[in-house]
Amino acid sequence: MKTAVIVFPGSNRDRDMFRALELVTGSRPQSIWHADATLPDVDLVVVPGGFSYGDYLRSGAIAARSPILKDLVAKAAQGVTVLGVCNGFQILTEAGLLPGALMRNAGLNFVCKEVLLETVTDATRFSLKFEKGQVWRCPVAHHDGNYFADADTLKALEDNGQVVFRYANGTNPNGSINDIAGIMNGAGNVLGMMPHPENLVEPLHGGTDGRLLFESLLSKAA
Ligand SMILES: NC(=O)CC[C@H](N)C(=O)O
Repeated sequence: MKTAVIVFPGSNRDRDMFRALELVTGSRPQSIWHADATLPDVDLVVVPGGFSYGDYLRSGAIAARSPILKDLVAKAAQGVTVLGVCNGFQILTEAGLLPGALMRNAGLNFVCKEVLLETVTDATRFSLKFEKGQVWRCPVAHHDGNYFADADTLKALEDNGQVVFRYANGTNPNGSINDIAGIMNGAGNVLGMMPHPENLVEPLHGGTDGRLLFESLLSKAA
């Protein structure tokens, strides 16, 4: 599986993502600078976590106007798989690739801890290696992770099976509506999530729960 990771000024989880992708796919991802005009021909494009542009204006708002986003929107429309994690999720919502918004955490604090996620559906390319309803550990680290969407958008997301990951067992760290931790677009090729699966992929991390997400994408691409 060929992969690429977009790097913005202020990205800081790009290297974690390179490591996770290389570990699971066996080949090195391409690093794409945000000012580039075009993405390479790959199976998966990842928008990683971090503090692009220092989170000025709104988290992800300035990065969503980067030159590379034009081609990301075009590639997403062609069906290329796109994964946005944390700041990446914020960038994808700001770019209009995913509905809703990530507001300031309900507790107004930065949260850095481990939560439990429920895989709501295994009928997606991002989750097919999980069992439906599987509860797994995943770290979070953000201050703007409070997912919100208006009532109609929320109903559509829930009815269409676009809510892929939910905070489980009362571990919602940020006040997200309906405990939403990760959603995908209607076509099913773009997913954004606040938790960091790339930070739980090898025993030295203290667990490997996050691998299933990358293994899902690998088996889909095979
Ligand atoms: N780890 C991250 O990607 C942080 C995301 C974002 N800058 C926030 O704090 O909300």
